[in-house]
Amino acid sequence: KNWISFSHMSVDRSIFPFDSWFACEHKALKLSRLELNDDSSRFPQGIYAVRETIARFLSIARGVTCFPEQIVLGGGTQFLIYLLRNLFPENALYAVENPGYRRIYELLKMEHARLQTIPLDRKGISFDLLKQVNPNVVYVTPSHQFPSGVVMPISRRIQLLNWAAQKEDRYIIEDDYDSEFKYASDTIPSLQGLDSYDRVIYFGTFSKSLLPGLRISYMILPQKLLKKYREKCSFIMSTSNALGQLTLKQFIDSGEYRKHIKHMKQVYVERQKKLIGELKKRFGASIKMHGANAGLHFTAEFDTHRPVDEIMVRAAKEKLELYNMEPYCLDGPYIYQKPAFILGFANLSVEKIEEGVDRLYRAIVH
Ligand SMILES: Cc1ncc(COP(=O)(O)O)c(/C=N/[C@@H](CCC(=O)O)COc2ccccc2)c1O
Repeated sequence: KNWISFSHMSVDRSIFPFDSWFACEHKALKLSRLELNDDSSRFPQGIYAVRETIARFLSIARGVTCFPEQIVLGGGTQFLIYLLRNLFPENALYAVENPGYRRIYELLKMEHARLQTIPLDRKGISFDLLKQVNPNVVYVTPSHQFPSGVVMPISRRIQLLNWAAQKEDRYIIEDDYDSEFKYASDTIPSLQGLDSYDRVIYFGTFSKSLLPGLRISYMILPQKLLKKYREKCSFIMSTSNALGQLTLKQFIDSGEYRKHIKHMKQVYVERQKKLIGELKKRFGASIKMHGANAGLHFTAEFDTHRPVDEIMVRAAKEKLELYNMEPYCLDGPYIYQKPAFILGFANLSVEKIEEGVDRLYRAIVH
Protein backbone atom coordinates (compact mmCIF):
# COMPACT_ATOMS: atom_id res chain seq x y z
CA LYS A 1 0.00 0.00 0.00
CA ASN A 2 1.16 3.57 -0.68
CA TRP A 3 1.98 6.19 1.90
CA ILE A 4 -0.74 8.63 2.97
CA SER A 5 0.45 12.04 4.17
CA PHE A 6 -0.88 14.27 6.93
CA SER A 7 2.15 16.48 6.34
CA HIS A 8 1.78 20.22 6.96
CA MET A 9 5.00 20.86 5.05
CA SER A 10 4.10 19.89 1.53
CA VAL A 11 1.87 21.41 -1.07
CA ASP A 12 -0.21 19.44 -3.54
CA ARG A 13 1.52 19.97 -6.86
CA SER A 14 -1.45 18.50 -8.70
CA ILE A 15 -3.35 21.75 -8.22
CA PHE A 16 -0.49 24.10 -9.11
CA PRO A 17 -1.27 25.79 -12.47
CA PHE A 18 2.01 24.93 -14.16
CA ASP A 19 0.73 25.92 -17.62
CA SER A 20 -0.18 29.46 -16.62
CA TRP A 21 3.04 29.71 -14.58
CA PHE A 22 5.10 28.74 -17.62
CA ALA A 23 3.14 31.20 -19.80
CA CYS A 24 3.97 33.95 -17.28
CA GLU A 25 7.61 32.85 -17.22
CA HIS A 26 7.75 33.02 -21.03
CA LYS A 27 6.17 36.48 -21.01
CA ALA A 28 8.54 37.61 -18.22
CA LEU A 29 11.53 36.46 -20.27
CA LYS A 30 10.30 38.26 -23.37
CA LEU A 31 9.29 41.48 -21.63
CA SER A 32 12.08 41.69 -19.12
CA ARG A 33 15.21 40.98 -21.15
CA LEU A 34 16.49 44.27 -19.73
CA GLU A 35 15.87 43.64 -16.00
CA LEU A 36 17.29 40.16 -16.32
CA ASN A 37 20.77 41.24 -17.25
CA ASP A 38 21.32 44.73 -15.99
CA ASP A 39 22.43 45.05 -12.41
CA SER A 40 19.02 46.29 -11.25
CA SER A 41 18.03 42.62 -11.03
CA ARG A 42 20.74 42.18 -8.40
CA PHE A 43 19.26 45.18 -6.58
CA PRO A 44 19.46 44.30 -2.88
CA GLN A 45 15.76 44.67 -2.23
CA GLY A 46 14.57 42.87 -5.36
CA ILE A 47 13.31 44.25 -8.66
CA TYR A 48 11.35 47.47 -8.13
CA ALA A 49 8.52 46.61 -10.56
CA VAL A 50 8.00 43.32 -8.68
CA ARG A 51 7.88 45.13 -5.35
CA GLU A 52 5.26 47.53 -6.80
CA THR A 53 3.06 44.56 -7.72
CA ILE A 54 3.45 42.97 -4.27
CA ALA A 55 2.70 46.28 -2.49
CA ARG A 56 -0.47 46.69 -4.57
CA PHE A 57 -1.56 43.09 -3.95
CA LEU A 58 -0.97 43.36 -0.18
CA SER A 59 -2.92 46.60 0.17
CA ILE A 60 -5.97 44.87 -1.37
CA ALA A 61 -5.56 41.40 0.16
CA ARG A 62 -4.24 42.23 3.64
CA GLY A 63 -4.87 45.91 4.28
CA VAL A 64 -1.08 46.37 4.39
CA THR A 65 0.00 49.96 3.71
CA CYS A 66 3.50 50.35 2.32
CA PHE A 67 5.57 51.80 -0.51
CA PRO A 68 7.57 49.44 -2.77
CA GLU A 69 10.69 51.11 -1.30
CA GLN A 70 9.92 49.46 2.06
CA ILE A 71 9.83 45.92 0.67
CA VAL A 72 12.89 43.65 0.80
CA LEU A 73 12.60 40.43 -1.22
CA GLY A 74 14.72 37.46 -0.15
CA GLY A 75 15.24 33.76 -0.73
CA GLY A 76 13.40 32.65 2.39
CA THR A 77 11.99 33.96 5.65
CA GLN A 78 15.03 32.81 7.60
CA PHE A 79 17.47 34.87 5.48
CA LEU A 80 15.31 37.98 5.93
CA ILE A 81 15.18 37.47 9.71
CA TYR A 82 18.98 37.08 9.62
CA LEU A 83 19.27 40.44 7.77
CA LEU A 84 16.75 42.13 10.07
CA ARG A 85 18.69 41.16 13.18
CA ASN A 86 21.53 43.39 12.01
CA LEU A 87 19.24 46.41 12.29
CA PHE A 88 18.71 45.92 16.05
CA PRO A 89 21.19 46.41 18.92
CA GLU A 90 23.38 43.34 19.57
CA ASN A 91 21.84 42.87 23.05
CA ALA A 92 18.20 43.19 21.92
CA LEU A 93 15.90 40.67 23.63
CA TYR A 94 13.78 38.56 21.23
CA ALA A 95 10.59 36.72 22.17
CA VAL A 96 8.98 33.93 20.17
CA GLU A 97 5.74 31.98 20.65
CA ASN A 98 5.87 28.53 22.28
CA PRO A 99 4.83 26.21 20.69
CA GLY A 100 6.29 28.01 17.73
CA TYR A 101 8.24 27.95 14.51
CA ARG A 102 11.47 26.16 15.34
CA ARG A 103 13.35 27.33 12.25
CA ILE A 104 13.26 30.96 13.43
CA TYR A 105 13.97 30.01 17.06
CA GLU A 106 17.03 27.96 16.01
CA LEU A 107 18.25 30.74 13.70
CA LEU A 108 18.12 33.34 16.49
CA LYS A 109 19.84 30.90 18.86
CA MET A 110 22.56 30.21 16.29
CA GLU A 111 23.06 33.96 16.06
CA HIS A 112 23.46 34.07 19.89
CA ALA A 113 20.54 36.50 20.14
CA ARG A 114 19.05 36.97 23.63
CA LEU A 115 15.95 34.83 23.27
CA GLN A 116 12.90 34.03 25.40
CA THR A 117 9.87 31.87 24.55
CA ILE A 118 6.35 32.99 25.50
CA PRO A 119 3.42 30.53 25.87
CA LEU A 120 0.09 30.95 24.10
CA ASP A 121 -3.40 31.40 25.48
CA ARG A 122 -6.57 30.97 23.42
CA LYS A 123 -5.99 34.37 21.73
CA GLY A 124 -2.41 33.69 20.67
CA ILE A 125 0.76 34.86 22.40
CA SER A 126 0.05 35.50 26.11
CA PHE A 127 -0.09 39.26 26.64
CA ASP A 128 0.51 39.12 30.42
CA LEU A 129 3.63 37.02 29.94
CA LEU A 130 4.77 39.28 27.09
CA LYS A 131 4.66 42.26 29.47
CA GLN A 132 6.67 40.31 32.05
CA VAL A 133 9.34 39.24 29.57
CA ASN A 134 9.40 42.76 28.12
CA PRO A 135 11.33 41.94 24.92
CA ASN A 136 12.57 44.47 22.34
CA VAL A 137 11.36 42.34 19.42
CA VAL A 138 8.49 39.85 19.47
CA TYR A 139 7.90 37.41 16.58
CA VAL A 140 4.24 36.38 16.13
CA THR A 141 2.18 34.42 13.59
CA PRO A 142 -1.26 36.05 14.11
CA SER A 143 -3.06 34.80 10.97
CA HIS A 144 -2.94 31.13 11.97
CA GLN A 145 -0.49 30.65 14.82
CA PHE A 146 2.16 28.15 13.83
CA PRO A 147 1.71 25.34 14.76
CA SER A 148 -1.34 25.62 17.09
CA GLY A 149 -3.60 27.32 14.51
CA VAL A 150 -4.97 30.01 16.84
CA VAL A 151 -6.25 33.07 14.92
CA MET A 152 -5.28 36.17 16.91
CA PRO A 153 -8.46 38.23 17.50
CA ILE A 154 -8.55 41.99 16.96
CA SER A 155 -8.54 42.59 20.74
CA ARG A 156 -5.13 40.93 21.17
CA ARG A 157 -3.77 42.68 18.08
CA ILE A 158 -4.69 46.08 19.52
CA GLN A 159 -3.11 45.11 22.87
CA LEU A 160 0.14 44.17 21.09
CA LEU A 161 0.22 47.37 19.04
CA ASN A 162 -0.41 49.59 22.08
CA TRP A 163 2.30 47.71 23.99
CA ALA A 164 4.81 48.21 21.14
CA ALA A 165 3.96 51.90 20.83
CA GLN A 166 4.86 52.56 24.49
CA LYS A 167 8.62 52.35 23.95
CA GLU A 168 10.96 53.50 21.16
CA ASP A 169 12.90 50.26 20.75
CA ARG A 170 9.98 47.84 20.65
CA TYR A 171 9.06 46.02 17.44
CA ILE A 172 6.62 43.32 16.37
CA ILE A 173 7.60 40.88 13.62
CA GLU A 174 4.31 39.85 12.01
CA ASP A 175 4.85 36.64 10.08
CA ASP A 176 1.63 36.62 8.06
CA TYR A 177 2.25 33.05 6.92
CA ASP A 178 -0.98 31.15 6.11
CA SER A 179 -2.88 34.42 5.68
CA GLU A 180 -4.29 33.39 2.30
CA PHE A 181 -6.45 30.61 3.70
CA LYS A 182 -9.21 31.78 6.05
CA TYR A 183 -12.35 29.68 6.43
CA ALA A 184 -14.42 30.74 9.43
CA SER A 185 -13.82 34.38 10.31
CA ASP A 186 -13.65 36.92 7.52
CA THR A 187 -10.21 38.32 6.94
CA ILE A 188 -8.90 40.06 10.03
CA PRO A 189 -6.72 43.04 9.03
CA SER A 190 -2.96 42.58 9.41
CA LEU A 191 -1.16 44.08 12.41
CA GLN A 192 0.83 46.12 9.89
CA GLY A 193 -2.35 47.67 8.51
CA LEU A 194 -3.54 48.57 12.02
CA ASP A 195 -0.16 49.93 13.11
CA SER A 196 0.12 53.72 13.21
CA TYR A 197 3.41 53.88 15.15
CA ASP A 198 5.69 52.16 12.61
CA ARG A 199 6.32 49.27 15.01
CA VAL A 200 5.43 46.30 12.79
CA ILE A 201 7.80 44.51 10.43
CA TYR A 202 5.52 42.52 8.10
CA PHE A 203 6.78 39.19 6.72
CA GLY A 204 5.16 37.23 3.89
CA THR A 205 6.03 34.32 1.64
CA PHE A 206 4.80 32.59 -1.52
CA SER A 207 5.86 29.18 -0.20
CA LYS A 208 2.36 28.03 0.66
CA SER A 209 0.22 29.86 -1.84
CA LEU A 210 2.53 28.90 -4.73
CA LEU A 211 5.49 26.56 -4.19
CA PRO A 212 7.99 26.28 -1.31
CA GLY A 213 10.77 25.77 -3.86
CA LEU A 214 10.16 29.18 -5.39
CA ARG A 215 12.03 30.81 -2.46
CA ILE A 216 10.40 34.23 -2.79
CA SER A 217 9.70 35.76 0.63
CA TYR A 218 9.56 39.40 1.68
CA MET A 219 9.66 41.75 4.63
CA ILE A 220 8.27 45.28 4.85
CA LEU A 221 10.45 47.64 6.87
CA PRO A 222 9.06 50.67 8.72
CA GLN A 223 10.81 53.89 7.63
CA LYS A 224 13.28 54.04 10.55
CA LEU A 225 14.47 50.46 9.97
CA LEU A 226 14.55 51.00 6.22
CA LYS A 227 17.00 53.85 6.77
CA LYS A 228 19.18 51.58 8.94
CA TYR A 229 18.88 48.77 6.38
CA ARG A 230 20.15 51.07 3.63
CA GLU A 231 23.05 52.24 5.80
CA LYS A 232 24.10 48.76 6.90
CA CYS A 233 22.95 46.14 4.40
CA SER A 234 22.81 47.74 0.95
CA PHE A 235 26.04 45.92 -0.05
CA ILE A 236 24.21 42.56 0.24
CA MET A 237 22.87 41.46 -3.13
CA SER A 238 19.40 40.03 -3.66
CA THR A 239 19.02 36.34 -2.83
CA SER A 240 15.79 35.98 -4.77
CA ASN A 241 16.36 35.11 -8.42
CA ALA A 242 15.21 37.66 -10.99
CA LEU A 243 13.35 35.28 -13.30
CA GLY A 244 11.27 33.93 -10.42
CA GLN A 245 10.50 37.48 -9.31
CA LEU A 246 9.49 38.61 -12.80
CA THR A 247 7.36 35.51 -13.43
CA LEU A 248 5.63 36.09 -10.09
CA LYS A 249 4.90 39.67 -11.16
CA GLN A 250 3.25 38.45 -14.37
CA PHE A 251 1.34 35.79 -12.46
CA ILE A 252 -0.08 38.37 -10.01
CA ASP A 253 -0.69 41.17 -12.54
CA SER A 254 -2.55 38.79 -14.89
CA GLY A 255 -4.99 37.84 -12.10
CA GLU A 256 -3.77 34.22 -12.18
CA TYR A 257 -2.62 34.44 -8.55
CA ARG A 258 -6.02 35.56 -7.24
CA LYS A 259 -7.70 32.80 -9.32
CA HIS A 260 -5.26 30.19 -7.99
CA ILE A 261 -5.80 31.16 -4.34
CA LYS A 262 -9.57 30.99 -4.86
CA HIS A 263 -9.25 27.51 -6.40
CA MET A 264 -6.88 26.29 -3.68
CA LYS A 265 -9.30 27.54 -1.01
CA GLN A 266 -12.20 25.57 -2.54
CA VAL A 267 -10.09 22.41 -2.73
CA TYR A 268 -8.77 22.78 0.83
CA VAL A 269 -12.12 23.65 2.42
CA GLU A 270 -13.60 20.48 0.95
CA ARG A 271 -10.69 18.37 2.18
CA GLN A 272 -10.73 19.92 5.64
CA LYS A 273 -14.47 19.38 6.05
CA LYS A 274 -14.20 15.75 4.96
CA LEU A 275 -11.20 15.13 7.23
CA ILE A 276 -12.86 16.68 10.29
CA GLY A 277 -16.02 14.68 9.58
CA GLU A 278 -14.14 11.39 9.31
CA LEU A 279 -12.12 12.11 12.47
CA LYS A 280 -15.29 12.87 14.48
CA LYS A 281 -16.91 9.69 13.13
CA ARG A 282 -13.96 7.47 14.07
CA PHE A 283 -12.70 9.08 17.30
CA GLY A 284 -15.86 10.63 18.71
CA ALA A 285 -15.27 12.37 22.03
CA SER A 286 -11.69 11.10 22.32
CA ILE A 287 -10.37 13.74 19.89
CA LYS A 288 -10.10 17.50 20.43
CA MET A 289 -9.28 19.60 17.37
CA HIS A 290 -7.93 23.17 17.37
CA GLY A 291 -7.00 25.83 14.83
CA ALA A 292 -9.20 24.76 11.95
CA ASN A 293 -10.43 28.29 11.17
CA ALA A 294 -7.60 28.88 8.72
CA GLY A 295 -4.51 27.42 7.07
CA LEU A 296 -3.59 24.09 5.55
CA HIS A 297 -3.42 22.19 8.83
CA PHE A 298 -5.01 22.01 12.29
CA THR A 299 -3.95 20.27 15.51
CA ALA A 300 -5.63 17.40 17.34
CA GLU A 301 -5.18 16.03 20.86
CA PHE A 302 -6.17 12.41 21.52
CA ASP A 303 -7.52 10.87 24.72
CA THR A 304 -5.26 7.84 24.76
CA HIS A 305 -2.77 6.24 27.15
CA ARG A 306 -0.53 5.25 24.26
CA PRO A 307 2.64 7.43 24.33
CA VAL A 308 3.44 9.71 21.36
CA ASP A 309 6.58 7.82 20.32
CA GLU A 310 4.71 4.53 20.13
CA ILE A 311 1.98 6.19 18.03
CA MET A 312 4.66 7.55 15.70
CA VAL A 313 6.15 4.07 15.24
CA ARG A 314 2.75 2.53 14.61
CA ALA A 315 1.87 5.32 12.13
CA ALA A 316 5.06 4.65 10.17
CA LYS A 317 4.18 0.94 10.08
CA GLU A 318 0.77 1.95 8.69
CA LYS A 319 2.62 4.06 6.06
CA LEU A 320 1.03 7.20 7.45
CA GLU A 321 3.21 10.34 7.33
CA LEU A 322 2.39 12.03 10.64
CA TYR A 323 3.97 14.90 12.67
CA ASN A 324 3.58 15.47 16.38
CA MET A 325 4.00 18.70 18.34
CA GLU A 326 7.32 17.79 19.97
CA PRO A 327 9.59 19.65 17.47
CA TYR A 328 7.57 22.83 18.06
CA CYS A 329 7.80 22.78 21.84
CA LEU A 330 10.80 25.08 21.70
CA ASP A 331 12.09 25.12 25.26
CA GLY A 332 12.28 21.34 25.49
CA PRO A 333 9.47 19.81 27.57
CA TYR A 334 6.44 18.48 25.72
CA ILE A 335 3.75 20.97 26.80
CA TYR A 336 0.68 19.00 25.74
CA GLN A 337 -1.21 16.95 28.36
CA LYS A 338 -2.15 14.32 25.77
CA PRO A 339 -0.58 13.07 22.53
CA ALA A 340 -1.08 15.90 19.99
CA PHE A 341 -0.47 15.93 16.25
CA ILE A 342 -0.43 18.36 13.34
CA LEU A 343 -2.96 17.21 10.72
CA GLY A 344 -2.19 18.78 7.36
CA PHE A 345 -4.45 18.27 4.38
CA ALA A 346 -2.58 20.18 1.65
CA ASN A 347 -1.21 16.94 0.30
CA LEU A 348 -4.14 14.62 1.05
CA SER A 349 -6.70 14.03 -1.70
CA VAL A 350 -10.34 13.65 -0.66
CA GLU A 351 -10.35 10.01 -1.81
CA LYS A 352 -7.54 9.12 0.60
CA ILE A 353 -9.03 10.77 3.69
CA GLU A 354 -11.11 7.83 4.89
CA GLU A 355 -8.17 5.41 4.58
CA GLY A 356 -5.88 7.99 6.21
CA VAL A 357 -8.16 8.30 9.24
CA ASP A 358 -8.41 4.50 9.38
CA ARG A 359 -4.63 4.23 9.63
CA LEU A 360 -4.53 6.97 12.25
CA TYR A 361 -7.13 5.05 14.25
CA ARG A 362 -5.04 1.88 14.07
CA ALA A 363 -1.94 3.82 15.13
CA ILE A 364 -3.65 5.45 18.13
CA VAL A 365 -6.48 3.22 19.32
CA HIS A 366 -6.06 -0.38 18.14
C1 LIG B 1 5.68 30.16 10.41
C2 LIG B 1 6.30 30.09 9.05
N1 LIG B 1 6.70 31.24 8.47
C3 LIG B 1 7.24 31.23 7.22
C4 LIG B 1 7.38 30.04 6.52
C5 LIG B 1 7.87 30.09 5.11
O1 LIG B 1 9.23 30.18 5.08
P1 LIG B 1 9.93 30.52 3.67
O2 LIG B 1 9.53 29.42 2.72
O3 LIG B 1 11.35 30.54 3.99
O4 LIG B 1 9.39 31.85 3.22
C6 LIG B 1 7.02 28.82 7.11
C7 LIG B 1 7.26 27.56 6.37
N2 LIG B 1 6.79 26.46 6.81
C8 LIG B 1 7.15 25.19 6.20
C9 LIG B 1 6.51 24.06 7.03
C10 LIG B 1 6.89 24.17 8.46
C11 LIG B 1 8.34 23.87 8.71
O5 LIG B 1 9.20 24.45 8.01
O6 LIG B 1 8.62 23.06 9.60
C12 LIG B 1 6.67 25.09 4.77
O7 LIG B 1 5.28 25.04 4.83
C13 LIG B 1 4.55 24.68 3.72
C14 LIG B 1 5.03 24.84 2.43
C15 LIG B 1 4.23 24.49 1.37
C16 LIG B 1 2.95 23.94 1.60
C17 LIG B 1 2.49 23.77 2.89
C18 LIG B 1 3.29 24.14 3.95
C19 LIG B 1 6.47 28.85 8.39
O8 LIG B 1 6.04 27.70 8.99
